[in-house]
Amino acid sequence: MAELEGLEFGKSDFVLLDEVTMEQFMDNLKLRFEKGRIYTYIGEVVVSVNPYRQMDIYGKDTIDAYRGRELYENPPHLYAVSDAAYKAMKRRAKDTCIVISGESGAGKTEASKYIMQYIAAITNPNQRVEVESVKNVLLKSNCVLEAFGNAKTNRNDNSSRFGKYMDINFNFNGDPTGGNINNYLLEKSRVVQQQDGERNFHSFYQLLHGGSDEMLGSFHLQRDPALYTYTKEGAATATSNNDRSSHKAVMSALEAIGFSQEEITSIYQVLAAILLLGNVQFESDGESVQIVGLEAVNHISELIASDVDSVCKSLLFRTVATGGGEVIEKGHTEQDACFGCSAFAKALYERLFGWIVNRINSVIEVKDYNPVLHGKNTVIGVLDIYGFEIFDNNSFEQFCINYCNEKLQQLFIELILRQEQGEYQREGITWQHIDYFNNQIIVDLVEQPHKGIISILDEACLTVGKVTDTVCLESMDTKLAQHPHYTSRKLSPTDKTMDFQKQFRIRHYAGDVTYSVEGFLDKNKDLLFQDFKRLMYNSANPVMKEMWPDGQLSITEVTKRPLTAATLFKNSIVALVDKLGCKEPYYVRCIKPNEMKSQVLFDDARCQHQVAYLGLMENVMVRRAGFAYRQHYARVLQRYKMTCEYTWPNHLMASDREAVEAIITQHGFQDDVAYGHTKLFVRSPRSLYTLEQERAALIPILVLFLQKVWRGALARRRCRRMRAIYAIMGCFKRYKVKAHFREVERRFTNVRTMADYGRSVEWPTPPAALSQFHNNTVMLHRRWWARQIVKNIPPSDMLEVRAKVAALTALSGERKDWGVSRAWERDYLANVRDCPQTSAAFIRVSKELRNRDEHNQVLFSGFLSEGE
Ligand SMILES: Nc1ncnc2c1ncn2[C@@H]1O[C@H](COP(=O)(O)OP(=O)(O)OP(=O)(O)O)[C@@H](O)[C@H]1O
Repeated sequence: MAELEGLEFGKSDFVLLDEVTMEQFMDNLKLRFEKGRIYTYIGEVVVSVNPYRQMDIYGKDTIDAYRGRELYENPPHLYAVSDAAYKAMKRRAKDTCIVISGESGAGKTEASKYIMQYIAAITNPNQRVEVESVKNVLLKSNCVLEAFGNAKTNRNDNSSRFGKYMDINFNFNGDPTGGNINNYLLEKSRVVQQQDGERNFHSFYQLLHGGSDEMLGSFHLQRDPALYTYTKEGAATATSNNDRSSHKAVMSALEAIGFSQEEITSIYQVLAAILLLGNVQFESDGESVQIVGLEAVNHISELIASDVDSVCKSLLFRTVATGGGEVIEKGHTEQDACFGCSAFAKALYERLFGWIVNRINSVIEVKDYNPVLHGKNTVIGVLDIYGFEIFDNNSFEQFCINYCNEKLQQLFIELILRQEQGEYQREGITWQHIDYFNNQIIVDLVEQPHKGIISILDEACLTVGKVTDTVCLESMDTKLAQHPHYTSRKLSPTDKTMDFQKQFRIRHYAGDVTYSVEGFLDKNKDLLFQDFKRLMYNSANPVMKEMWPDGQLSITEVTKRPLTAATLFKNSIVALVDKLGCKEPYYVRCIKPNEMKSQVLFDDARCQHQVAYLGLMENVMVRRAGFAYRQHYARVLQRYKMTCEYTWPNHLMASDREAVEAIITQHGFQDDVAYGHTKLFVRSPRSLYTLEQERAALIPILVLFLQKVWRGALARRRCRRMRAIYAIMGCFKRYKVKAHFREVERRFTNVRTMADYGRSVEWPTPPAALSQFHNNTVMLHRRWWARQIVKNIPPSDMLEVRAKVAALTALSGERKDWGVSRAWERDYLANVRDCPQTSAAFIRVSKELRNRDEHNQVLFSGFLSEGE
């Protein structure tokens, strides 16, 4: 928390910039980064710059400071948006989502972890076991998913190689009841091939470095990653210490989540099988293909609980159905065998990852939720997904990732505008439409049926015969020649930055990306011979069998072509966008300050590029073009009351809105604001800034003043309190109620006005004092005290007291509050009626009360008729 305290630097909200220019934006971002203020708002959007160092801003004291607070009350922080999302979900029963975006290494995963931690910390203060277990699994799942889905890349040592969307379900109390994780496009090509300097997924190195000798022995593995084709690239950069400790953490997380020992062993057996598959080699004698040495295959068959023959057969042959329905086995060429083997390794890993996610989901899914009993089930979604990727060599994966970002960017603009528009409508404010770049045209370029790039790719994949990547590119060139966001060397012959017949370029929202078409078709087809699926389905290991349900189909039953990778991805992203679209969104936009992972370097050009493609300038403009600031009247008043030269006693203020109008008029901002039904809307940030400046200037004076006033008030309160307690005690003494000073103090610490209580127990005489007595109902709200007093009051006083109680009961009309039953009430009246000392004045009051309502009529009529 220490790092958040003290002065703010620059503008904590970009909306407050004097002018929205890239220069001012960057200056502010840089200044704040340099001063350790890594978070800045654009309205309710958090812009976060990766500090590349541990900061003291995530501790328990910070969580406490942000819990239940409004955005503007504290310096910008992830916790503030998390709290806003949580509050909206809890108070308004609205599903919300927090979308975290930014490029690789910008800090998305760290942000998502802090958000999860915050939500876990602020929920369930009563520590219910089932809620704790859901939170525990959600937090532990991070560690497991990181091990299996993250890898060291050249940009980030712990890069998530999949998109993650996590839904956390809450009951009406705001306690987490379960959750669900969706994973998107795991970069499975990494299993078999990594770029120079990069590693395979962490899980492989963790197993090799951290697995016990016994475990590795039973899996027929050596400890050195350099011995395996799939891990040798990263072997040199492996950090064995980290891997060892991470392996331990993952094992215990798996156990804590609820994976059985058999399941954990199976997971690592699959990993071992993949490593060994990488070492399988093929040779051809011109006629047929053989496996070189059978040792690895023997071990693989043992690990996947299958027989050696079946494994060899799947690696060397594929079953095909002829036109006549006959099934034959066709031998692979050496190239096909290598292709099949790596496709199998990739698929094994992908299925394993998917199975782990499903297994976690099965533990945290919301069980036995009855909406009638438990109220509405609400959700907070957290999306941590890859940002735009623009590399030197962009392939199919980058194409999918960038398409995903186009979709999310569209949603961002649409939702932010929609939200604004919705608010203006609700508040009765006239809204002026703002033009913004609508990237639907790029989304269509990719996903439009029959015309889009995905359709063209799919068509090429379906075509019988040898359609190459180049043929596919030609087809795109023909069909998309007129599209303003598509080009290639053939379409722009003068552009020497693209290779002829190899590359095409899309003018994305975030910038131009040149894709190399090589490998597009294979990656899109994502072909895996059915033989591998059957092999795994027939495994004697039930866990592995469960990962391959589609293996039960025989070759003749597989009639439908599986959907292509791009289409599957498109469908999942469309579903994701639909899911996000119906939630109230909160955004975290992450920025990577430099490529060196330095905590001090702010690379202006890199940052500016990110600011541009994340659409942050547009975001500020949209926010400012309408009204830069909006807030409920009560809150505006609370914050800026001190800047107004008039002071009103509270009871003279007709409404918060009128008071706010007075403040605005005094400052001369009346032309710069609009008054909604419940909120004040300020158009220019300058007005807001002026108010803020004035407030900031007044605060030191106010602090001194308040200190003085506060000390005086405290002393007076203490004095009143003491007097009240002594008054109560005096009264008790009179009525022989035994009470100790501390006991009285303890019992009445929550009584708002002790002095009132003190006065009330002086029992002023009716009827003049009745109204005052009525106001001082504190004591009698407590049945116990009422009874105690009544029990101990001497008979002579008793009747008077009872009469008052009865009259007051009727007067208040809130019998329940008095904590006495109707029978008790009647009893009082009977006592009063029979009492010769009942005063005439009291009878007069009772008569008045009788005429008030039906209840009083019944209550008083009998008693009065006899008393009169
Ligand atoms: N708030 C933070 N405080 C301290 N260090 C951070 C913070 N955010 C990020 N980092 C550092 O930056 C590294 C990269 O962050 P992170 O893995 O979250 O990036 P990412 O955007 O998720 O990247 P990718 O898309 O590759 O997964 C982290 O391993 C951590 O060292």
